[in-house]
Amino acid sequence: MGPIQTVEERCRKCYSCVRNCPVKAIKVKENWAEVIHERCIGCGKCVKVCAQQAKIVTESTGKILRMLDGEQPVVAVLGCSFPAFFHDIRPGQLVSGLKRLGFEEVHEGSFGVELLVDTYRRLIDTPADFPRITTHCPTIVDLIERHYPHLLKNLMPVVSPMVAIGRFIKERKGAKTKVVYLSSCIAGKFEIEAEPVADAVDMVLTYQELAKLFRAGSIDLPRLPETPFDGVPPERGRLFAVTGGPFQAFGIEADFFNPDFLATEGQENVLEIIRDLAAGRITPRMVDLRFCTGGCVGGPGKSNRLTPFSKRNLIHKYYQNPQAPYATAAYYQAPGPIPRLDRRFSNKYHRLDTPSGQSIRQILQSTNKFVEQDELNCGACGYDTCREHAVAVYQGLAENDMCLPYSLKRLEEDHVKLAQKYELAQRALQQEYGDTAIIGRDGSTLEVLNLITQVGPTPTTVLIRGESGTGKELTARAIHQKSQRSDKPLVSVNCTTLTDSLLESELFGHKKGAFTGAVGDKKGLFEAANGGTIFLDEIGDITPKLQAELLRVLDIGEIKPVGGTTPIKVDVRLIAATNKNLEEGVKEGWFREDLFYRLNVFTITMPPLRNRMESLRELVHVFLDRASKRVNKTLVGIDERAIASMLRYPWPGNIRELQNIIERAAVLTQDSIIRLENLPVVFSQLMPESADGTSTPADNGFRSQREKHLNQVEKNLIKRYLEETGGNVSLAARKAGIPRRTFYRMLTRYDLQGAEFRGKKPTHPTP
Ligand SMILES: Nc1ncnc2c1ncn2[C@@H]1O[C@H](COP(=O)(O)OP(=O)(O)OP(=O)(O)O)[C@@H](O)[C@H]1O
Repeated sequence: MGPIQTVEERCRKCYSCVRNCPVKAIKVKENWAEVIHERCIGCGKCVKVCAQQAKIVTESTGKILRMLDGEQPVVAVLGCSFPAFFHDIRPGQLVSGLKRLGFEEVHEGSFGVELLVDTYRRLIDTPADFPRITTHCPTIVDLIERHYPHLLKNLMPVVSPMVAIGRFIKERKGAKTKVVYLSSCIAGKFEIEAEPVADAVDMVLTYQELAKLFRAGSIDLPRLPETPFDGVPPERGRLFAVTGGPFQAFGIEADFFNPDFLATEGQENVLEIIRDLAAGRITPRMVDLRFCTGGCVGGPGKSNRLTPFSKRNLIHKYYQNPQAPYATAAYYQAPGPIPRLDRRFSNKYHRLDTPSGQSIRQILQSTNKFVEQDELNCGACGYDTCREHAVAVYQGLAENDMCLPYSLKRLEEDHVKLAQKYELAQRALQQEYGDTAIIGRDGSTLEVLNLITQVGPTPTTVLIRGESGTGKELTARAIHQKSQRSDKPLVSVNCTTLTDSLLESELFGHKKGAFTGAVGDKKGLFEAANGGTIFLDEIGDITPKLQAELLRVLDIGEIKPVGGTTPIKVDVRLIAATNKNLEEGVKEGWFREDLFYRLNVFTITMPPLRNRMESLRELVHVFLDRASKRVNKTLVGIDERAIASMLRYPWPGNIRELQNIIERAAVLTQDSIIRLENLPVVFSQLMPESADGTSTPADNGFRSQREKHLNQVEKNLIKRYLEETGGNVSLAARKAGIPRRTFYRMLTRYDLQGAEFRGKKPTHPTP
């Protein structure tokens, strides 16, 4: 685990970390962008730029408190940049604060610089045929070890001042002493883990973490008295934190005209110099590099509003007038051995596969980039060019979706697809349930309509009873539409179509692992209907266990998912329907009495069709119209004999059966009229012999009147089609949706000829 972590749930995939990471050490996953530790150089850019604070530095505050509580003495070393970060208090007050936290001694890290002076001087004076790169900035060391390994030999084989002072303290005070380095530098946390220097410093804390410790311990630094430092007072080492500081400290005379010594800082300058060095374009003797803008004072570990220039100023001031009291312990004053200061570096380069031109092309094409002009190089993905992004996709660091123009295009396409699907679903729904009007003017239908109007707007539970096909579901829909919940969902469940256990999980949902196959949490239909209405059809068929659960919902408005322990509040109106005799169920024990009474608050009983025959004609005509649309035929009427037979039929399947029979007849009829022959045979059998032609004179008179009337309607219609098509019989038949041969038969029957209509204007358009 590296020092920079991602708080996954905070990451919003804005790619700002990808964009700002100088070494592209960020991998974008499906839901968040994470740091690839093998590539990370600890510069902290991602931490700084993440507006969501999804990138954080691994906290060591808990660990330090445990260390301070331990047996071993713990020594604090303040990094050379501290005067730029704790400028509003005196150094001695900072020492007091640290001692209050429990540190036994406090040192200035700049003394570590001075420990290195001789080694540096020796190396500088030793001729080398390659430029030397200073190694005190851990980010620079990581950059070269992990990304420019061919420059490894250029790294000066010397430890950093932090390691030098760490070893010095341990040597003088005792090997068991714990050394904690306090700094603005996140990469220091990386450095102390590196095997060649792992013995020197036990922990690195950022100034930000330190500030947190002071806050947690209610240590108010400005109110504290001053306490002297315990280490050795440094001199020019105090300039080390700013650009050029190391040259001052090591006595190197670098000036503008001397190309032998170069010093620079900041990501861009550093990367440019490294590339120049790698390409051999410049050959100085020594290069001092610091990754952060302004040098160590630009480190990311503590935010404050000062610019690198004002921080530099604070370092200068402190150097000129330190005002830092010192009470150096005797064991640091005595001459003693200088700690080991040499260091080796290793190749940590993590090679990523390089894609072929063909692979890059394929990836570009998969994000709609077929020609060069398609490569917008907009940078929204975090990579400067589309090709760099394609390479990252190949290497598994990035995803196609990161491309903004591509994602927008996909969204647009998805939007169109969804809109089409929505429209289709709407149409299907309309066909299935579109006609919610309750047809009928007979006394019992009017009574049902009246009850719907009364109960609709109330929250009352409704029980709808009646035979199958009498319109129980239609009534439930009408109640929902009349309620204040009409803009919320109406969820219909047929309780007989699912097994008991499935029905339970369907209604109340389930928790992951509740049963085999429950691979994740699933919401139930009660939750889906929250705020709206649930219609439980065939409620008489549910098991006693479900009856008990249902009672609980009705009583306390809570459901419990299968396998769950926490109840969930729901606000759902219940409408139930049954064609069973629930009273009998109560008596026989298969239906709970308490549930029966909870359901039976307001009951609507649907009359069977045989008891509302006055409405049959109306129903027939409405269903004829609907069937016309569904089967795409123009149907103008129904033969009176067919109606007469229907009036004699008992309709066991009720209105649903009537609807189906009309639709079937609409399919079967050869012309625009439904006749007795188009109905199932049982209807012909219901007609008395005389009805087929030899009926009573009264009947006969009525029937022939009606037949005449219908024939006249049919003839007029045919004439209109012919007028519209200028006498073109084939076209007229097509417009009428009638087979040509049938149309011709009709012409003969009505003694009409296409030629009569040539050149005639239509009087009325056909319906
Ligand atoms: N009064 C009516 N007016 C118009 N259509 C009706 C009427 N009654 C029923 N229907 C239609 O008849 C069909 C059956 O109605 P519905 O499904 O509501 O009956 P049901 O009593 O719930 O049947 P089941 O008990 O079998 O579930 C539906 O297509 C419905 O639109």
